Formats: sequence, structure tokens, C-alpha cells
Amino acid sequence: MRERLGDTFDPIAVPDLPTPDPDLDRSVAELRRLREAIAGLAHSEVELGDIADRLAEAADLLEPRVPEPARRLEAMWTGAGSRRANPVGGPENPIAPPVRFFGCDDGSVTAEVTLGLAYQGPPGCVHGGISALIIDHMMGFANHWGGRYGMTAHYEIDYRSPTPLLRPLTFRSWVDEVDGRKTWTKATIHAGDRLCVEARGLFLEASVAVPGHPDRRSTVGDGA
Ligand SMILES: CCCCCCCCCCCC(=O)SCCNC(=O)CCNC(=O)[C@H](O)C(C)(C)COP(=O)(O)OP(=O)(O)OC[C@H]1O[C@@H](n2cnc3c(N)ncnc32)[C@H](O)[C@@H]1OP(=O)(O)O
Repeated sequence: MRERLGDTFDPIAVPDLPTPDPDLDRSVAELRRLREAIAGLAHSEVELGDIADRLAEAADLLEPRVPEPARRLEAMWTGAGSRRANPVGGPENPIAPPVRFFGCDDGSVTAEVTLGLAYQGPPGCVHGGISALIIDHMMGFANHWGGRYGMTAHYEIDYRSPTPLLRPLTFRSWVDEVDGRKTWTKATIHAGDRLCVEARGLFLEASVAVPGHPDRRSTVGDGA
């Protein structure tokens, strides 16, 4: 996080965290490829019996080896925290859309994202809940970048024009106002120059118990 915010717009990539297990990242990357491929299959001529059998084989192999969710939750809050596992870009999370964040010198954060068929709401458009998911997370990241933290207490979204699938979208978010424990944060989504979505959220400084460590509380949603 920057101590001081300048007025130039100079994106700085949020560094990737080193993977504790390259094969996990590789497995997630393959699952994402499958996710996009399968989302495009309905009403196609593709014969799927053999594919479904092979996928079942992989799932049967994996399921019995998965640790208890409580152990996984606990491990998530050590080291790099949950940042690698979050549902917005986390490289360990198969449902995460491919979002990469940049912090900017002007205090905002930005991301370029192209969303595929798995994220469809209206025909050819991004589901409004997916836009809200990415925006909520991004506002949290903008808070961190601006030296603030907090849990989402409230947010409101205006869908100004349809948000297209399969085209690069620009997400942007910045801290708008602060008052004691309260942070108001804004966000937008643009397709080219066209405004698709604008949002404003209220975040309240708070802490939550860390799984497996009843004596510890965390103030950051992402362990970052
Ligand atoms: C590099 C990696 C980055 C990583 C970046 C990672 C980002 C991750 C982002 C994920 C974001 C999430 O999903 S967070 C998860 C979703 N959010 C939650 O689950 C939050 C659940 N809600 C709560 O736990 C609670 O309601 C809190 C903590 C938000 C607030 O409870 P509290 O602390 O008791 O607050 P309380 O005293 O009631 O209120 C304090 C003041 O705020 C006002 N206030 C409270 N709630 C509201 C409200 N909904 N709308 C308006 N105003 C409200 C009150 O009127 C009061 O104003 P006044 O009288 O003082 O003026």
C-alpha cells in the first residue's frame, strides 16, 4: 500500500503470491479451461458421454483425498492468507473469473477483464451478480490501497447500460470519503468509453475471528 497518493495514473500490478503447490495452480487452470469449454456446449452437436465419464473418473480420484474443509479454512489464514483462494481472481479458486488487479498512483485500483459464457446473465451480457461480486471485492482492494479496511455494510449498484460478454471490460474503484470507522468507496465498469455499471459501497472497520484460532481476529477480508 502507498503512503501517499499522487495524481498520475500509473498502474502497478499487484504482485502474484508464490504458489505453495504449482500442481494446484495447474489443476485450477485446467478446470477454468473446462469451465469455459463446457459453458459453450449446450445445444451443440458435441458427443459428451466419453468426456463425462473421464470427468467422473478424475472427480472420483480426487474427492477421497480432499482434507476436511475446517483444515483448509485454517490453513487459508496462515502465510499469504486467503488472497490466493478468493473467488475473484484467486489462482486456487476454480470459480474465480480471470481478474488481475492493478493499483494506481492516483489512489484508484483497476482491472481489465474479459468474461466468458459461464458468466452470462441477459443474452450476450454479464450477469449483474457477477459484476457485483467483482465490484465488491475490488472496492475492498481499493480500501486497502487507500490505507483503509472494513467489511462491506452496504452497497448500491446502478446498471447504466448492458455489460457485454467476450469484450474487454475496465473495472475501476477508489475511496471516495472517510469518516471515523466508515469508508465510502466507488466503482465503475466501462466497455470502451461506455459506462455500464456504477456503484457505491459503505465499509465499516471491523474484525472477524480467524478460523482455528479463537484468540485471533483479522481486520482484512483477504489476509493480505
Ligand atoms: C491486496 C489484496 C486486497 C484484498 C481485498 C479484499 C477484499 C475483500 C472484500 C470482500 C468484502 C466482503 O465480502 S465482506 C462480507 C460481507 N459483509 C458482511 O458479512 C458484514 C456483516 N455485517 C457486520 O458484520 C456488521 O453489520 C458490521 C461489522 C458491518 C457493522 O456492525 P457494527 O460494527 O456493530 O456497526 P454499528 O455499530 O451497527 O454501526 C456503525 C455505524 O455504521 C452505520 N451502519 C451500519 N450498518 C449500516 C448499513 N448497512 N447501512 C448504512 N449504515 C450502516 C450505523 O448506523 C452506525 O452509524 P453511526 O451511528 O456511527 O453514524
